[in-house]
Amino acid sequence: MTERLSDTARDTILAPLLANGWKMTEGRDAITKTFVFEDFVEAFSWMTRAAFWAEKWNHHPEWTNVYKTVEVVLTTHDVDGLSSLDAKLARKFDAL
Ligand SMILES: C[C@H](O)[C@H](O)[C@H]1CNC2=NC(N)=NC(=O)C2=N1
Repeated sequence: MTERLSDTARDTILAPLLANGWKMTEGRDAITKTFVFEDFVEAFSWMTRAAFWAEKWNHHPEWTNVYKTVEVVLTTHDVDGLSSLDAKLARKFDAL
């Protein structure tokens, strides 16, 4: 069963993400990052790769795409907050 990240877990698990462009989302227990690509096709190609990982891990982003920019919000709806799944998907998104 997925659980919300504990305070101590947050320090260790979120720190590297926050150092790599992720930010805490205003008003939500979530993390947000804006990815900017060369053009729309690059952005959408990345979203397609990201979508396959989200589906494989059954953990899905909240995201918006405008032209070459993709804004991603990660949170775990089942626990109404951040879980290790969000950190895992964020690390994967950063590596794509
Ligand atoms: C039924 C399905 O397994 C659940 O709704 C999964 C799907 N993807 C999910 N994605 C996210 N971000 N949070 C969830 O709690 C979640 N739950």
